[in-house]
Amino acid sequence: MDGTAKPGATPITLDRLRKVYPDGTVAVDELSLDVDGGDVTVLIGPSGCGKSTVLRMVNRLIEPSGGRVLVGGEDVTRADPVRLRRTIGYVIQNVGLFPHQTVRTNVGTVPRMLGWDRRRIAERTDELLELVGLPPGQYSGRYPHELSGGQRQRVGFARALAADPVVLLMDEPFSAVDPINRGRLQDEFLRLREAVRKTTILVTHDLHEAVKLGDRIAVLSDHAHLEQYATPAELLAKPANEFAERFVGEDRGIMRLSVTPIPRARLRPAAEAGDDAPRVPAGATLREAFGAMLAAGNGAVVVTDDGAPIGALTAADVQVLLAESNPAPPSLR
Ligand SMILES: Nc1ncnc2c1ncn2[C@@H]1O[C@H](COP(=O)(O)OP(=O)(O)OP(=O)(O)O)[C@@H](O)[C@H]1O
Repeated sequence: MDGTAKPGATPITLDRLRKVYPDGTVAVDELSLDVDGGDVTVLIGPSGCGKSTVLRMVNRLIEPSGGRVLVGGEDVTRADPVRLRRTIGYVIQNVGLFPHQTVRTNVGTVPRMLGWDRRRIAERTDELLELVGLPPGQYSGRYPHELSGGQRQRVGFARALAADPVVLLMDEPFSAVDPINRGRLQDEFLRLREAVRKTTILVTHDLHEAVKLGDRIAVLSDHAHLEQYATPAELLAKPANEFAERFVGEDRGIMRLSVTPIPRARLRPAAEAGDDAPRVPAGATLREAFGAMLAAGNGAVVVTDDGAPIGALTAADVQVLLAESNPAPPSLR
């Protein structure tokens, strides 16, 4: 979440990107956006504002009417579209797995097109199924209809990663899954990101998902007009304008808890928390601290570093910390 480019990772630049459909609909009107190598940028905005159109211009499933898309500095409109799509992983809602092919065959689709030998494909497929939490011994011979929705989504993710693409595009990847499994898949996505750091553009209409998964969030209004491009913490603390403010909505205060780390400098002496207080590690967020208080029915937590207490935080402290960095407009006070 530091917004700096990761060595070796591929940046994406959208430069005055534009799409006018043949019927005259201006879906995207000159969108410019930089995604640092290795980062996840989330596109969020109301239905029909052009999110999917933007995403599909990056891998040229849709041809731009104007502007440029640079992937690693290379203009994709000059690249061979078939080769391009092999270097860009694409994950969509409901996955689009081939129903009459096994999990193994589905995951190996792009490596087969690239002419990898059978053994390399088999090894790669096993490795990826393991990575997405579907042990190949149990799952690789199954057909899509023999899997749950969440499992199918994981297969789709494994398939997108199979040929080690330079970037990943994800269009509402978790929205067809029930809320509990969606949370699990999001957690897994975060875990996978540590293992395979790909520059990613993810489309969602779910602000919680954007805040949880994004290094940066692009808030779009109609015609993919960029209202704000900021880290989740910045967006929640300082919506740039009325549109962004309305979009992040009233529970932004609660969401901000999850992006605000416990400030060490503001801890009270550990003894103030009392003997029964739950413990949270120093790297935790205010939300985790507050959650621990609620779960334990205690008004304070002891904050630890390597297991040793370094201070305490009370529920009132959490409230003060949020209010300090969140000058709410008069209407919301
Ligand atoms: N093939 C097409 N021809 C004409 N207009 C289109 C076409 N595809 C999409 N549009 C229009 O372009 C605009 C942007 O559509 P797009 O699917 O990119 O929006 P979106 O933000 O992804 O929407 P949602 O969140 O509902 O999926 C909409 O007004 C849509 O009706």
